Amino acid sequence: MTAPLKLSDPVKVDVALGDRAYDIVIGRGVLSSLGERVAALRPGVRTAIVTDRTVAKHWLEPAEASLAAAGIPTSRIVVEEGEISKTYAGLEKVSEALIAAKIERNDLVIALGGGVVGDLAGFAAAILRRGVDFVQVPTSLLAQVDSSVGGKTGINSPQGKNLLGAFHQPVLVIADTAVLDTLSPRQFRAGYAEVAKYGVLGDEAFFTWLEKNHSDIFKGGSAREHAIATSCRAKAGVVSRDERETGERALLNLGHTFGHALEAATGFSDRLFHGEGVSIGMTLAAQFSAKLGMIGEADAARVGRHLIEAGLPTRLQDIAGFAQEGLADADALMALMAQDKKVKRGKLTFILLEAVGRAVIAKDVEPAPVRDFLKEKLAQKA
Ligand SMILES: NC(=O)c1ccc[n+]([C@@H]2O[C@H](COP(=O)([O-])OP(=O)(O)OC[C@H]3O[C@@H](n4cnc5c(N)ncnc54)[C@H](O)[C@@H]3O)[C@@H](O)[C@H]2O)c1
Ligand SMILES: O=C(O)C(=O)C[C@@H](O)[C@H](O)[C@H](O)COP(=O)(O)O
Ligand SMILES: [Zn+2]
Repeated sequence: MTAPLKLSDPVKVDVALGDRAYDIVIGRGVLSSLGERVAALRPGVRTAIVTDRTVAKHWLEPAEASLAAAGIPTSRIVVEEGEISKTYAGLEKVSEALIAAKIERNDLVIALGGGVVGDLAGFAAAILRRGVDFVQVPTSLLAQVDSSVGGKTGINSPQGKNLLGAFHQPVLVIADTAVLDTLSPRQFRAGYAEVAKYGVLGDEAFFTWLEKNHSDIFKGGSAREHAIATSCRAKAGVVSRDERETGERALLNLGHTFGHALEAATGFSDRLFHGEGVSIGMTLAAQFSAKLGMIGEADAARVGRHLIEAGLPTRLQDIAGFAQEGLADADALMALMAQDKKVKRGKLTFILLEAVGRAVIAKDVEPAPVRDFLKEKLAQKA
């Protein structure tokens, strides 16, 4: 872990992928440099910005102004906010609009928004005319620390999260930390779960720093930039070593086997945002690791304690509407987890913990102890 940045230093993190390498540019105000950076990267290019209604209200005009100042023609495609757009219908809308805008093979798609817009626009770019380049301009904390980096793009199926997609790396990521000032507190907290994930899975020193400094990240300032840059460096390192998740990259899925099943069980609705699912999933993964004797109870509890301190849900009972609408039973959750992309020959793979800061990939996990564990958790009092 490196020392916190000064407030005004934009920082560049390199995603070292050979001829598909790209920069992540992080800093307050860097959105205004979008046009000049795109012009330098792709002289003469035309662009289409894909965004959602809420982000458009706050940040579309500044993005368009920056492109216009650099002489770059652009058009806009605005989708509904939330997972409702990360669907077949959302993909059709964006793809048809890109075709109507005559975005050519050498043009650029710009994803301006959170993880939903990034995953959706990135996937549309991956399949449009068999592949058009795209730029990520992440506007949520989650997107700045995670979804804009690494090239996983896609949409959900009603049967599971991100079940259709492609690996398609962006050519540039512009993460303006000032745009997070308009993000709702609940969405900011949800994104924080993915920040904490990097500490839990591979960097105990970062986790300790988060325990002491997390409230400053929520306030803004240099701690926020430091947390985003540290997270991006961690992800860039993993992605550059294992772009297509044949090994190590699966560690980034910590908390997601449970989390994605919970998102599907709540219909990809506002009852549970992705980051909230990851927070509960990460806590469950720590507790399940303790149950298997892989990590001490105290270390497992440390993970959940920090997420609670950050205001995140950590229990199934914390999911909105749990008491009124309930949740799927253990068998239904097991069926949803069977759609996880880490499943091999029908066997579950989990990311489990040996210590805070040391996650491991556990293959061939027997279903019975997982089902029993879920039954136990579902039966807990609210
Ligand atoms: N591709 C990957 O590697 C990866 C990684 C993590 C998550 N994801 C995916 O990302 C999605 C979650 O991303 P998310 O949490 O950003 O959700 P999101 O894109 O739905 O954004 C969250 C909400 O915040 C609003 N918003 C975004 N930026 C804003 C801003 N600056 N000001 C005001 N409002 C703003 C959006 O309109 C939306 O309502 C999930 O679908 C998840 O599966 C993908
Ligand atoms: O980049 C990755 O790899 C991740 O696993 C990051 C996750 O935070 C992210 O939610 C990702 O979309 C999940 O991937 P999936 O392959 O399980 O859909
Ligand atoms: Zn995630």
